[in-house]
Amino acid sequence: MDEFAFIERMKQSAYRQSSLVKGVGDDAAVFRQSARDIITTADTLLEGVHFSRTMMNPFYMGYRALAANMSDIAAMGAKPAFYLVSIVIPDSCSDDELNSIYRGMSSAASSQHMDLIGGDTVSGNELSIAITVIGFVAQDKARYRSAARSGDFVFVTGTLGDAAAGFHMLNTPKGYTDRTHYENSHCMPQIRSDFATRLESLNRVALNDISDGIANEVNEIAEASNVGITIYDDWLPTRSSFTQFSMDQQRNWKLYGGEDFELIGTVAEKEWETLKLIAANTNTQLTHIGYAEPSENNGHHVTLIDHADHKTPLLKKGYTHRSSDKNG
Ligand SMILES: Nc1ncnc2c1ncn2[C@@H]1O[C@H](COP(=O)(O)OP(=O)(O)O)[C@@H](O)[C@H]1O
Ligand SMILES: Cc1ncc(C[n+]2csc(CCOP(=O)(O)OP(=O)(O)O)c2C)c(N)n1
Ligand SMILES: [Mg+2]
Ligand SMILES: [Mg+2]
Ligand SMILES: [Mg+2]
Repeated sequence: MDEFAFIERMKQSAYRQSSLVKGVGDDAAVFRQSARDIITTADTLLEGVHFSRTMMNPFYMGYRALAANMSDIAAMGAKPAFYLVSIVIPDSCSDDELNSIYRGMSSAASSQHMDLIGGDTVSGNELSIAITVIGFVAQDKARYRSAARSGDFVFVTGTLGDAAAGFHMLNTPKGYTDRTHYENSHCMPQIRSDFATRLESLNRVALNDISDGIANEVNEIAEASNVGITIYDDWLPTRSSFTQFSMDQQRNWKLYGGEDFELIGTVAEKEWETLKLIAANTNTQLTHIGYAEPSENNGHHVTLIDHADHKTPLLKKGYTHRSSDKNG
C-alpha cells in the first residue's frame, strides 16, 4: 500500500464533530470555535520505549497512543474532539499491522466521538506514533496543576500500579491471577474524560494525569501551586488482587509505575461532596489520599505517611526520559 492509498484507507468516511469545516485531504484541517477555550496536547509513542512490537498487539499500540493523549486533555478538564497522527513506518511493518494500529486509535476515539483530521506519513527505521489532540472546555474552566491551595483534599481516580503490573505480566507469561484486568490496564487504559469534563461545575480544581507515576505527578502539583502535600500510604487505592505481588513491587508500581492514566488533583473541602457526586455519576472510583498544606519556607514538599505514622519525603521520582533514573 503506498502513502496515498494508505491515507485514503485511514480517512474517516464521515465526521462526528459539528465544528469541523475541513478534515483529511487538503494542506491542513479547519474547525471553527466561538465560545469555548481550545486545549491542545502532543505525545509520542516510540517502539522500544513505550511499547515493544514483539510483546504488544498493534491494535493496543494504537489504542494506547491515542489514550495517552486523551489523558492529557482530561487532565485539563477538557473534552477531546480531534486528533492528528504523524506516523513513522518501518519497512518491516505490514499493511495488516498498520490497519490494526489505526483500528486501535479509532476504537479509543469513538468513545468520545473524536475525529481523525490529519497527520503525516514517513518511512523510517523504528515505528513511532506522534499524536496531537485538540479538545474544548468552557471559557476559563481549564484545570491547572497550579490551582491547589492549602487545606485542599487531594484525590485520585481508579487504582494505582495496575498498568505497571500489567506490563510486568505481559513479560511474565506464567503465574498470577486477575491477568485480564492488569494486562488491559496497560494495553487499553480507561481514560477519565467523562469525569474530567463534569468538573466544569466546580469552582476550583487542580488536576494532573498519572503518566510517570503518582510520586512525580503529586510533586508537579505541589511545585506548580507552591503548597506542601501530605499523602497517606494506607489511603492509596490498589486493587484487592494487587497483594499477590511482592511488597517491593507493590510499593514501586503504585508510587512510581506510571501509565495508569488516572487523574490526581485537589479540591477545597467544601467542594468534596460535589466531586463525590460527579465520580458516582460517571462510574469513577474516587479516593481521598491526603491534604495540601502551607508551603514551608517556600519549599513545596510532598510527605508520605506510612501505616506506622512514619513520615518520609515523597521525591519527584518516576519515569523520566533522558535520565538514568528509570523506574517504569
Ligand atoms: N520537545 C518539546 N517542545 C516543546 N514543548 C515541550 C516539549 N516536550 C514537552 N513539552 C511541553 O512541556 C510540558 C510538560 O510535558 P510532559 O512532561 O510531557 O507532560 P505530560 O507528562 O503531561 O505529557 C508540556 O507543556 C509540553 O507541551
Ligand atoms: C517497552 C516498554 N518499556 C517501558 C515502558 C514503561 N514506560 C515507558 S514510557 C513511561 C512513562 C510515560 O511516558 P512519557 O513519554 O513520559 O509520557 P508523558 O509523561 O509525556 O505523558 C513508562 C512508564 C513501556 N510502556 N514499554
Ligand atoms: Mg508528554
Ligand atoms: Mg500529563
Ligand atoms: Mg513523561
